[in-house]
Amino acid sequence: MKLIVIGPRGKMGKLITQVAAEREDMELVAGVAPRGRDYIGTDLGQVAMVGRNLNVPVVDDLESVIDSCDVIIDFSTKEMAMEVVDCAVRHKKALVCGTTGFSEEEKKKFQDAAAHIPMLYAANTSKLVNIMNKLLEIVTSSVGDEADIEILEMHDQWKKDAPSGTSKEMGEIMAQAMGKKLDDIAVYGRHGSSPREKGTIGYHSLRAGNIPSSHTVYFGFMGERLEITHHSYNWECFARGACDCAAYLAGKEPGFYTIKDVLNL
Ligand SMILES: NC(=O)C1=CN([C@@H]2O[C@H](COP(=O)(O)OP(=O)(O)OC[C@H]3O[C@@H](n4cnc5c(N)ncnc54)[C@H](O)[C@@H]3O)[C@@H](O)[C@H]2O)C=CC1
Ligand SMILES: O=C(O)C1=N[C@H](C(=O)O)C[C@H](O)C1
Repeated sequence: MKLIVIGPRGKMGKLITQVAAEREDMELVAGVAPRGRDYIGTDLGQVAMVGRNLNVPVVDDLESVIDSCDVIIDFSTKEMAMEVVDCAVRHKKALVCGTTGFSEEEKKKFQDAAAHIPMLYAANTSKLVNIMNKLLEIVTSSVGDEADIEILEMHDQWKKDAPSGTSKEMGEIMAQAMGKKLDDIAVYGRHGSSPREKGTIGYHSLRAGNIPSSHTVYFGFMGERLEITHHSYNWECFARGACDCAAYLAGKEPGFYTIKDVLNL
């Protein structure tokens, strides 16, 4: 499977390149970085600190290399992700996008792309986070209307979007389990002096140091509470999951796929 990685110098792009480079079922054919970077034209293995040359370049123009790949993995920015999905559709290439922070309108672009290409969007590619999502569905189905549900997510100081893509997905899963729409019940931060409104899902985002990713959902009762938490110690679990998603897409028909398909959940 021939792979292009977008943003191979980024936190995720670098790890994805390193993981792909050690997989026997994957061949890296290029990395794509922003125009003007001093490492454009140099070896992808050096740029992504793989520890050896991969004998393929980092370029600044996806269009010039896209025909050499089967699948693109994109963990970059929401602006670049929009360019990547357009290019993937033009060239009929499979795409895994793990970038977060999109508006509903932007997300629809991925659904539309799925009519033309195998398209997998995953706000979180960790196996355990996706198992946590199943637990959230079970708990919310039975006590969602009784519990005060609050989500606390923690990430590094550099993260561009808040709340995290994962916490938005968790909220959507829980709202759906209660037969509601997240937009109608989400409360972002909690300010002022009014009491908590029953039936809402509270969102809290903390940014500090180099925390990779933590998500806790609290189900508050009177006299007791349930907490379901996932912590990642680094970003490797996401990179391994991203490569599993790409491997899953190889040879698939056009359509919209999720990590639940990959993990059989
Ligand atoms: N789905 C998941 O499991 C995960 C998703 N993410 C998401 O992935 C995204 C990236 O996160 P990080 O790697 O931490 O960010 P980062 O800032 O370290 O890396 C972003 C990369 O995108 C590149 N980029 C930006 N514009 C570009 C352009 N026009 N052309 C080519 N490359 C371009 C940058 O040069 C950089 O290398 C974020 O949206 C984050 O939330 C992060 C971790 C896990
Ligand atoms: O930016 C990150 O680091 C992460 N982003 C994703 C998100 O927004 O949920 C996934 C994970 O939490 C790491």
